[in-house]
Amino acid sequence: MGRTLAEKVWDDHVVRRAEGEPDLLFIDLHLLHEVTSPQAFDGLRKDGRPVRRLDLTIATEDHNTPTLDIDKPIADPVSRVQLETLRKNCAEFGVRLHSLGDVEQGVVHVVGPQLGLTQPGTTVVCGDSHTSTHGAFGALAFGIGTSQVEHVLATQTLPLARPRTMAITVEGELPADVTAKDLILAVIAKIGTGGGQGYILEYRGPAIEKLSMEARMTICNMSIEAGARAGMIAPDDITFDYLKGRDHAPAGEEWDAAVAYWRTLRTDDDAVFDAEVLVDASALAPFVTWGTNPGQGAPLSARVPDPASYEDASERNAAEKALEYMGLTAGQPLRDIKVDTVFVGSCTNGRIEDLRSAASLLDGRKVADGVRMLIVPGSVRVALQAVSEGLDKVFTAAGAEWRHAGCSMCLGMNPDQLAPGERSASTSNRNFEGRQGKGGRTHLVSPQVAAATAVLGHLASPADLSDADATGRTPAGAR
Ligand SMILES: CC(C)[C@H](C(=O)O)[C@@H](O)C(=O)O
Ligand code: SF4
Repeated sequence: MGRTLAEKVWDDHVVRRAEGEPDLLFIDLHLLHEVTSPQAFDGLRKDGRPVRRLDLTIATEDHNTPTLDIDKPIADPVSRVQLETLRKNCAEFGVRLHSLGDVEQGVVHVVGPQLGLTQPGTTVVCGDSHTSTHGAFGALAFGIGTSQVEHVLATQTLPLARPRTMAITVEGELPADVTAKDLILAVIAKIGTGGGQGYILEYRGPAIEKLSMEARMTICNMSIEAGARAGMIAPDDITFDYLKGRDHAPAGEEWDAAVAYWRTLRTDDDAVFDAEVLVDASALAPFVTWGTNPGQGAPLSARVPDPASYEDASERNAAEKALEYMGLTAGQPLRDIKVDTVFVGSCTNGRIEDLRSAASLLDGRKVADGVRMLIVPGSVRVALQAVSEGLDKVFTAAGAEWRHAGCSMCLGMNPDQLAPGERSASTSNRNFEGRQGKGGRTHLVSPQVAAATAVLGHLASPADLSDADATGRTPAGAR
């Protein structure tokens, strides 16, 4: 019987298999950051073990790093200790680290791919749930816990139970203004935040094949928000073009051999998935979340749902609780929701294409009065590229703040936070209670919706912006 992409990569990494036990997998790339590595290094130190494969281990600073005044000492004591600990551990064990101020620093899931470290058919792990991002290259990429981080540091292997496989086949073509972010938000709304539990998702079909690598990363990144173990997309010429010439990509004859292998990494025609979901791309529209989990979303043209309309009692309760926390009323048009803050960034949407699309909408326009807009590149390389294209000028001319690379407002572990009761449109991946700061309210959106929302002051799509231009209406309070 044929095998799926996930099964092929899995089989190629089994070091030991025994009846009734998890498979022991070889790990090709181990990414580290400051939050989930300290106890793992402590464990090594206690047992007197070295890092087994320094050549396959790389660390970056992202969660606790500030995005302003990066040359000044870090004010928050918790963040400072966290970063100092990573620096000390990497120096002691000899791990390559890209610290704040380094040209390769950035969000771990942006850094790996841009260095060409993330490659098709590899196993990638990191003590971070959004490691699923790397699956966009046809890698088997898992988020792991701190004790597993220690296991990988010590052995370069990991015992794992083989997940089931789910195909998410996306037929048709995405309409204009509908992005990978809208697609994945719609998929999560459809299958639910537990819908992918126990599965590796494989996104496939004509709409996926057309997507750029950056869009594919946006999709795989959010697999975890559907509860999945990982998300994958079969590598193709778009993948190979993205990788060619990158720092750690194979070169010369090795490149040719690698591509020949990578081309075999496709689900066989006769392979059977444990579950299958079909999505029609052409029926999708810009999508936003109204609730406090990434599955509580709807097309922007819809209204805030009435909790009473849910048959399932737990969904009804969750919706009631979400509306209360979010300060929303059932039946209110989503477009009428006004925001205080707009955040463009994160490992979901902080890459150059995301910045370009936000900039193209902000060019010649102004961020609405009373709205704060933060543009945070996912990495220093993304920032440099944006500057070389003049995007930073477009952002600041529009009244947005151009910040230094990092996780920033994606989560409240650094100074970029929402105040209690503040509401954001955010290109990140989680809208949990307090995610962007205690009492903060988050609406997950695409970079395009983020830009249109910043200009109009309420949740809006690029089409709303053109309508506003055509009718000469300036948004209430716009400068
Ligand atoms: C801090 C880290 C462990 C966490 C994760 O695992 O994803 C963070 O990156 C997040 O996005 O919530
Ligand atoms: S950008 Fe957000 S989701 Fe990504 S690693 Fe940082 S905190 Fe996690």
